[in-house]
Amino acid sequence: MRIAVIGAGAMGSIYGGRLSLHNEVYMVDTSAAVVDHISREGICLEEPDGVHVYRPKAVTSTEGLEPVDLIVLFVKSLYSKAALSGNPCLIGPDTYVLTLQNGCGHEDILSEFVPRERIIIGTTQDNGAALGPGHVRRGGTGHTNVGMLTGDDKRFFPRMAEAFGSCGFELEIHSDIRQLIWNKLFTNVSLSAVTAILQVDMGYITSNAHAWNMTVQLIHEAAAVARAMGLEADDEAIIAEIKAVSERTPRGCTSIRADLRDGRRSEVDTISGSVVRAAEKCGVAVPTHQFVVEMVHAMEERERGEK
Ligand SMILES: NC(=O)C1=CN([C@@H]2O[C@H](COP(=O)(O)OP(=O)(O)OC[C@H]3O[C@@H](n4cnc5c(N)ncnc54)[C@H](OP(=O)(O)O)[C@@H]3O)[C@@H](O)[C@H]2O)C=CC1
Ligand SMILES: CC(C)(CO)C(=O)C(=O)O
Repeated sequence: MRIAVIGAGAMGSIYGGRLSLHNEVYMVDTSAAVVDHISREGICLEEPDGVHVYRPKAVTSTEGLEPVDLIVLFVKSLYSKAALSGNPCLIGPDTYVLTLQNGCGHEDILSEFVPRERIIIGTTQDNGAALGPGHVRRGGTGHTNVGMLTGDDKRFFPRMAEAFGSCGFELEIHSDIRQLIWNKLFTNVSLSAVTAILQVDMGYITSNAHAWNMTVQLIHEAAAVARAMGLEADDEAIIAEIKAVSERTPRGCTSIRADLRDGRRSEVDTISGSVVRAAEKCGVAVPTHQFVVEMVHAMEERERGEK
């Protein structure tokens, strides 16, 4: 498959690097330093089974390239629109766009660029942290869960499952995308939010009683919203799953924590903000999530020296 991964950061490097084993992959990033490094030295992934170097192509500009079969969008959601509008050559009449970005509502932006039947929404259980240009620590591995907004009439998923499977990514295909997205959202609006505010590794969440109490409170509120939306949400099962995520990857650095640490704007509006917006529609109280959104924005602005 011809694949373009837009965003050669932590997750883009994991997927783009490994997918280049058996596919033609272009890494696309606005940072010339990152692209030059990948072109010269490849992508170095510190994976659970050792350190590996992968050699996809890397470009800052896609002008003159032929359309690809699949675009994997791995920029932060704040930059999705810029990333797609900056690379029109990649999109042809048969191009699919996949988002595995955290949070909800990405299809609103994607549908400005491709029809709904070529949008693939999903979540990943993988996680990573960028250690330097083209150098990433792959914290944990897991399934890549995907679904379409419409039916897969053109049978793209079997091709994609082969392209991903041959490179070690187990693809799970889901029919209920809303449930799929919320299943991952529970982790990001609780564990990720608390690691961001406290600036701690994922393991701290279960090792400190106060951090854990905050995480559990966030889970209860988000689960109540999900049920009000007609989704399945069993508080105790979600709590057990998030406890396991924290314990499985104690040194893991969440992406929202890394954003705040490095003085970048975070994805809090598409993560915790989407719980707040859904809660308003359903009439459920989510004071702790409202607090998280305000707190994270206050931290972003403090780090960026903004008033
Ligand atoms: N990290 C993780 O463990 C996980 C992250 N995710 C999701 O994956 C997505 C990516 O996260 P992550 O890999 O951590 O992010 P990173 O910040 O590590 O990587 C994003 C990359 O995109 C680049 N970029 C920004 N704007 C553009 C643009 N217009 N065109 C091309 N490249 C651009 C950034 O460059 P620059 O830095 O110069 O802005 C950066 O290199 C997020 O939506 C996140 O929620 C999902 C699961 C786990
Ligand atoms: C919680 C985690 C690490 C799980 O993959 C994640 O999605 C993130 O921090 O962005």
